[in-house]
Amino acid sequence: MSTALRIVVGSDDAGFGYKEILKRDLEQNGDVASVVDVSVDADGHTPYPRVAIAAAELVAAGEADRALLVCGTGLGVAIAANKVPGIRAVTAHDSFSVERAVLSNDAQVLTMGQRVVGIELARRLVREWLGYRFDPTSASAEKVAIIGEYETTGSC
Ligand SMILES: O=C(CO)[C@H](O)COP(=O)(O)O
Repeated sequence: MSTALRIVVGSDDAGFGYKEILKRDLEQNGDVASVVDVSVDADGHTPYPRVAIAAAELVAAGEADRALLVCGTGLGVAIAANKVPGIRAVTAHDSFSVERAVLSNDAQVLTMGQRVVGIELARRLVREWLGYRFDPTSASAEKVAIIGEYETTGSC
């Protein structure tokens, strides 16, 4: 059995409904150790980059293992989270991409769009996502390391 994950969730107002449902699922999932919510409330209009960066900073600081972010498309929160050093955030709305996001890319942040994917598929994808762990001894690890090298040195 793999270690339970500390998850941070976040959304803007466009992703609020899905975030609430997915958060509830996470809180009931045995693969999850804790859930922290950095979202605005349903009527709050905090711009999505602020929520995404707050979540990504918790992951980068080692206070959470992964983040799940929801906005209208999943795209803006991914772009914003990727500005935080050390973060690899991806938008994924299909099973294979969710698997490879972890196993190939060691992405710590998964993002989804409430205006793009159905809620039952989103719930299933999050369940699947929780079951994957990156293997640091895999061939993919060397490729992921190149991203970090570029980020820290400016070349690779
Ligand atoms: O989807 C979003 C950003 O990618 C966000 O929820 C809505 O952004 P907007 O189209 O700029 O309002």
